[in-house]
Amino acid sequence: LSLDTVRDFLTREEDTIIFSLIERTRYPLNRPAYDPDYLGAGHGHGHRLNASFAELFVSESEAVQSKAGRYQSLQEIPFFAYRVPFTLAPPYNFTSDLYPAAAFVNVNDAIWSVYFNNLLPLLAKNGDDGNYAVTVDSDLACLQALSRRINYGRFVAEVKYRGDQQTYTSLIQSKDRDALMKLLTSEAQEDVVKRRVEKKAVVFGQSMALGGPTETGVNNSSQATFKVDPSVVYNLYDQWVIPLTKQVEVEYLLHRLD
Ligand SMILES: O=C(O)C(=O)C[C@]1(C(=O)O)C=C[C@@H](O)C=C1
Repeated sequence: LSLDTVRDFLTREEDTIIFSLIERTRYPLNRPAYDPDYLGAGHGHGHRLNASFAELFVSESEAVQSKAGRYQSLQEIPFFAYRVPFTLAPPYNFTSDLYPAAAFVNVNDAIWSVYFNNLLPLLAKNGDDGNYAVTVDSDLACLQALSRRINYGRFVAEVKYRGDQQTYTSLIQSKDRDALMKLLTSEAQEDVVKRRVEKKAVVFGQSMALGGPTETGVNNSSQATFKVDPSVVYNLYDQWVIPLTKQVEVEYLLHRLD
């Protein structure tokens, strides 16, 4: 584990996030899928009363994946906590680079709220075509990609801690959040990440025409329309993805000596 390898992981995860956002834009907003009243009171056996279709779909999907061992890997953290044991396959002996007492740190509740309240309205056009299952399935793909990226801050923090153990240890002991935040921040790196994801949204989300203006058929004109607005992706990283990743890093570090 090194700063280069964890940054490579974050870079690859950008592709997954952007492709999942592009997939979600295929469907209209489909508001009833998120409205707790749509299913009627008391629906959802074993779930919280008045859950939305999206909540039920995600928690049922995660239960299946939990059974299949998805959450045996520390890179994956479910949005709902279950008692569904891993039973579908023999266990794999995962090694972990995380400090066990800090590995639990995650901001999935914040990711859930940002995704549905802030991001989805920018992504999906108003409308209702009734395709709630595929719509919410594509929400789940977005949520999982965002969660993996943001909660990977634990691995980034571990690398940074090991790289400068003395300085981090004294800041952790004095519980100095602000100083930890400052120490782990690289504004130059954040700028690279934001400009790169915006560019990926341009490249991945444009229509391809054979015989277009360039040999690859990529449409470079300023008239080009994109499946997901590149500025939305830039702002997603600027306002939520990077700040939440840093929040994970700080929380992880605060538990690094437990
Ligand atoms: O690459 C790092 O050093 C990270 O900590 C990750 C990250 C990010 O979220 O992309 C977060 C904080 C830094 O300021 C720069 C980038």
